[in-house]
Amino acid sequence: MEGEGERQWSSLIVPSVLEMVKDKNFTTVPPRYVLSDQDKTEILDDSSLNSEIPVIDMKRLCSVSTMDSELKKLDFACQEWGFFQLVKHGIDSSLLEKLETEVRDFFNLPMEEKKKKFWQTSGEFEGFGQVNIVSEDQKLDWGDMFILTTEPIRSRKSHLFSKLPPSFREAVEAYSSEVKSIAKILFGKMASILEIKSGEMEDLFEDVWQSIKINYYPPCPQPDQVIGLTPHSDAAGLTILLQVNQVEGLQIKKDGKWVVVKPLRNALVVNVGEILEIITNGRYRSIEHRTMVNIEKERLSVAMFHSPGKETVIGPAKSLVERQKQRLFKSMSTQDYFDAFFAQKLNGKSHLDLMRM
Ligand SMILES: O=C(O)CCC(=O)C(=O)O
Ligand SMILES: [Fe+2]
Repeated sequence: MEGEGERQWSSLIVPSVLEMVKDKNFTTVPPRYVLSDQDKTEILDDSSLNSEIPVIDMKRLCSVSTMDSELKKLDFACQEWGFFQLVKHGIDSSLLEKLETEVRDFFNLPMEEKKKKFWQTSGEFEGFGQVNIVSEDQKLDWGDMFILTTEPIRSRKSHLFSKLPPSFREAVEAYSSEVKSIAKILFGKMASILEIKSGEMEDLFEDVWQSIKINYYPPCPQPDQVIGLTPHSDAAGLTILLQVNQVEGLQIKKDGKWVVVKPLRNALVVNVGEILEIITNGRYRSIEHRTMVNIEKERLSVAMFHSPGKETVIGPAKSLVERQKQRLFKSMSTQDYFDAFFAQKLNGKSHLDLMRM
């Protein structure tokens, strides 16, 4: 039976920002979205570093088996940046265009229909809404999101999946399947660089849990008062993100400074999540990131998270620990890790501390 025995991660139900800004007279951001003065002082970004965010060519990465420069670049990116842009990944630009149209149309469905078919209900994690909202006085982010588990197929919520507009569903299924293959290749390359036994990495991600999170950040009349997405690091193994409509907004923290990840046409932004940091015993790092919003443009992004199956036990790869002679993280199931992650509000990288020895 669907969802049997599965714990749910509930979040408090919040209003739709997209709905709020549809009101033509909307000019002032409600207090619940206004950042504290302390958070506002953190707003400054540094543009000098953005051209240095590594760009990896997937075609080159796949055409070599030895420690070629592209593999070295991948290793450097995962160690020093925790982020890179992936080009020549093989996903057809027509699919990316279709995804953009479908996502926009889906978010612009009449509110009544969204509420009836897809809005989170109390105690539910998937659907339209927010995550990590744990108290009524918590500040809210300037955006709406839609979350769906795509893999394993047995874990799909059929009450959501079956109601998706067919063309949206088609685009999501085609895109998620392509992205899953890319993630698999990247996990394999990382294992080979770090000399983690390939079977070990494969076993961890054999029952891969993939979910999609679509972020829609409407324009904001007072963009310097709010944040699109609170600083956090992803709990997942690997996140593959598409900056759907090429609007700037994603920033990552590098050496204490916020650096913009400039959208590159058709590139995928890949980042190491906390679970991969754990598996690689700290060699690869999950990096804090956030999103800013815009006064005139909406911004859309599609994040796809890839983690071990919920029952899989995560911990540093044995072959790495043996060589490094030091184990930095404990082991626990993916499910337990996410239970703890979603029980708190987003707060930088603090959550990973749970797993430290
Ligand atoms: O919207 C973005 O560019 C980033 C989204 C993100 O970090 C997330 O959904 O975890
Ligand atoms: Fe993220």
